[in-house]
Amino acid sequence: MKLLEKAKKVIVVELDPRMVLELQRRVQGTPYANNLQIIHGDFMRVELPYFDLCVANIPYNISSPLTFKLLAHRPAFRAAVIMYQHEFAMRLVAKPGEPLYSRLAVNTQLLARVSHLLKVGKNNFRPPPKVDSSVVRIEPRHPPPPVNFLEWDGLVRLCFSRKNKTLGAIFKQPNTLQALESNYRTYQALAAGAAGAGPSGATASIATLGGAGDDDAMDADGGEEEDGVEGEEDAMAVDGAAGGAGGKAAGGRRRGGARVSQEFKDLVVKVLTDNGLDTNRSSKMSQEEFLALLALFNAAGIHFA
Ligand SMILES: C[S@+](CC[C@H](N)C(=O)[O-])C[C@H]1O[C@@H](n2cnc3c(N)ncnc32)[C@H](O)[C@@H]1O
Repeated sequence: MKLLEKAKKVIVVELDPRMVLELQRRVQGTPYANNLQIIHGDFMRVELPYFDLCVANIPYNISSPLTFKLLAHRPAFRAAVIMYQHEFAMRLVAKPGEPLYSRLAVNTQLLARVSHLLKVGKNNFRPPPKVDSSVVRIEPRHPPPPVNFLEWDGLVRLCFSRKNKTLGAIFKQPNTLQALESNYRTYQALAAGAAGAGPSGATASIATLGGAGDDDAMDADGGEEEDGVEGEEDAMAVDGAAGGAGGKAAGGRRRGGARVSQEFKDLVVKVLTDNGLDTNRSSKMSQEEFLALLALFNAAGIHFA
């Protein structure tokens, strides 16, 4: 009601028909009835209308895809104030070098400024849930960074598959080199066929970044985080295939014993060492450093999607 008093128009997305009815009952006959639009459906499936502010106490089991759906929405909203499970919130706002810094943090902070506003202990609710909550403010960056999100996500997934290893070590792994060389050859072949063309699907949606990955799985009801570090086989798409579906091949299972050329190994090492990046660790790299790393690799013809 407070929101309805202040805002010209409030749009609600709600899945539960009982909640929809209750909401309708509460505004019926009030001056606010005309200010409220209720979209009855699954947030992840509905088409969102224009909005400039978002305020939400969300179902925690869709925290990551919901956040990236919001961040992919155009035109971009001004700000969102969202309550998350406390642990998830702390991972969203973690900075390079902090223990909770992860793919989730770097992807979110690529697209938005995020700040932790307040912790809401479980005892503020009746009955108390199992988990504490936190309210986070999200402000999308204007303009959004000029980056191919498929490429970006391929690189970041790979780097965070072993976030405490050096880049030198990550990029020495045979499976990684095989997948990268395959992409490299595909790009070369395509470039030979049509100057400047990359594989199709090179422009990815931001929503790609919300896909389940090595570090953004959370228990719906707030149990322990799954700390599963996924194998590097899910790290990138190969052969120019768009999206994560192609990623399995990077593990080499389908590829068997394909060899990596010395020339390609040398090229990868050169990109890292010439730029003093081989000793960097993902756990301490900012999103600016990941952007620079991606630009250096791409300039050398090395692609992650
Ligand atoms: C205000 S409650 C908060 C729940 C709490 N944060 C948790 O995760 O247990 C979340 C509301 O979102 C609704 N909801 C759940 N899943 C939804 C979805 N996919 N799309 C839209 N609304 C949904 C629920 O019916 C409920 O009214």
